[in-house]
This record gives sequence, structure tokens and C-alpha cells, in this order.
Amino acid sequence: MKINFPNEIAKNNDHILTLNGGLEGKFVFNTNDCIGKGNYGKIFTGRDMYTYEEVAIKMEHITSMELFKEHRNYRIIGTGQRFHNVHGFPTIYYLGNLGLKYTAMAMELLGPSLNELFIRCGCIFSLKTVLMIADQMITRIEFMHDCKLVHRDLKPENLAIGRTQQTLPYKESMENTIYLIDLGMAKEYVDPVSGMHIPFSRQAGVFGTYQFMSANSHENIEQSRKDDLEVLGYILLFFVNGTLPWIKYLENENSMDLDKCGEMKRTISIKNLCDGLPEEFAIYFDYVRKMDFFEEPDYERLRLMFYTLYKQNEFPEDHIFDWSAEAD
Ligand SMILES: Nc1ncnc2c1ncn2[C@@H]1O[C@H](COP(=O)(O)OP(=O)(O)OP(=O)(O)O)[C@@H](O)[C@H]1O
Repeated sequence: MKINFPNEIAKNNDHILTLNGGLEGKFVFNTNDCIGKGNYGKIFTGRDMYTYEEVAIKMEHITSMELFKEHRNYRIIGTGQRFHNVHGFPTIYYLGNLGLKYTAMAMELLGPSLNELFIRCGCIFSLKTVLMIADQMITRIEFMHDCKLVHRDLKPENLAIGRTQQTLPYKESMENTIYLIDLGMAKEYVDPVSGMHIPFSRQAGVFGTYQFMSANSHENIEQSRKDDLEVLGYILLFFVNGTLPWIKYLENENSMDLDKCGEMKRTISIKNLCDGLPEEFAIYFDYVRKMDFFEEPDYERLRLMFYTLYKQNEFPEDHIFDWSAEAD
């Protein structure tokens, strides 16, 4: 089979590719139907020719091992998901080679990312929507942590809503469910052999996305469960305020000041960080900042705190997000 990645020139029908997953499916996709791209690869819409289900195909160059790592992490999550009947992570159908040059993973097709929806909604979300996101995301992160993984790259692009109802094959609407995707940077924080928490390290490398990564990650410090919660806090602030205090250091790609960005995350007072917001945001950051590297977060306490704020504001439990009228 001739492989034709979008960067190369498409001729005739070279852009129609088939990923043969044997008993697991036969996935056909068109490289013109790209729905997303990241640092390592691209994502296309495709179809499983056996079930006729629309799928997403994530494709990377074979030399990049990221997709193998991501697939492994999804399998860990998938096992837990089936056992506990949990939603909010895409189902993975198949991982295999595509010719000699590429690796491709077929997975459940989702709706738009929260980044896309944020832009559609005018780059700001209401407090109601932010609190609904907080509730689901704390639950997703808790589940990942229960599976002994830390995500290490939470950002609006890696949160996506499910699709509206599909008729062929019939699937219920998941548009009110926020999915956590892109587990390529996730890491086990518990050593599978010894069962011990991984050690604290100051040479772990920088993982994440500058805008949202934890203050410690800027310093090469190993990430643990507290970092995922810190990053979630920044995402919520970004959604509710439409910006973050350190954005000014990242605006120009050629002159990004990462040191100042990291320093600001470390030193900014919680009062300034959460200025103008309900005190629950400050309580959240105060809790997360005081957490120890090895500590298990009290997810229920954080969820309950935001839920109480939701009720105090008399927001209806109607599952209507700011984008609900928009999304398809
Ligand atoms: N299953 C899916 N269904 C629909 N869209 C998806 C799916 N997976 C990914 N996408 C879209 O593609 C984008 C990039 O996907 P993903 O983050 O997995 O790629 P990546 O190469 O790992 O990115 P990065 O290098 O930024 O970490 C996402 O932001 C999302 O918009």
C-alpha cells in the first residue's frame, strides 16, 4: 500500500488509506479529513468498514514512539474503565503500522475540544460552565490517578466533549460528557514492581504546555498528582477570566520568557491570582499549593466545594454548558 502523509503530494486516490486491524476492524480514512494536529502527528476522521462507525485515526511517524506510549496508557485506563463502568476517556480500537513509515491508532471519535468551544463562545466561559467543567475534570483526574497515572499535559485542547447521538451504529449522545484525551505524556507515579510512589526528582525534564504547566514542571521537578490539580486550576482560571497573568510572557513565540512565566506561577499571591473570583478558587489553589509531592488529593472535598458554590449561585442542574446551543 502506498502511504501518503498530508505533507507529501496527494495524487489520484493516494489520500485514501486503510488501516487493517484484522478482527479488531478495518479502518478507512482520507488524509484530507484532518481534524487536529499536535507536535507528533495528525488526527483524521475515518470509518470502521465492519461496523460503519465513524472513528478518529491518530497517525505519527513510525520513529516517534509517542503513540505506543499513549496506547499503553489508554489500555491501563480502559481496563479500569470497563471494570468500574466509567465514562470520559475515548475507547481505543486498534494500534498498528501503516506501511513502513507510519503508526496509526483508531479511536472513538469525539466532538470539539474545549479550546475550540472556548473560542466559539468568545474566549470566556460563564461561572456556571466553569463549575460544571471543574466537577467533571476533578472526577476524570481522580480516575486517572486511581489508575496510577498522572496526565502531565492537561490543557483545553486535551479536553473534548463527546458526540451527539449517532444513528449508525446507534450510540447515545455524549455531548454533556467532557473527555480527557492525549495520554502521550502520562506517566505512572507508582512503580509497578515495588508499588512505591516514584521518588522526588529535580531532573525530571519539562513536561506540559507552557501556558498551563505547573510551577514545578518549569523547574524540571518530577510531577505528581498535585501538579495535575494545579494545572486544572489554571485551566479553570483561564476559562473564567479569558486569560492568565503570565500570558504576556508567552505571547511572542520568538521572545517567550519562560523563566519569568515559571517565576510568576511560583510567586504570584493567591489573592492576586484569584482576584475578583469567588473565594473557592483561592481555597482550591491554597490547598493545591500546600500539597506534598507524595500526597493523595482529597478530590471529594474539592468537588463538593465547587458544587456548593454552584448551588449557592442557584444554577440549575440542567447540564447546559455555554456551548450547548452551538455544539454539533
Ligand atoms: N478522538 C478524537 N476525536 C476528535 N478529535 C480528536 C480526537 N483526538 C484528538 N482530537 C483532536 O486533535 C487534537 C490533537 O490531538 P492530540 O492532542 O491527541 O495530538 P498530539 O499530537 O498528541 O498533540 P500535542 O502534541 O499538542 O500534545 C485535539 O486537540 C483534538 O482537537
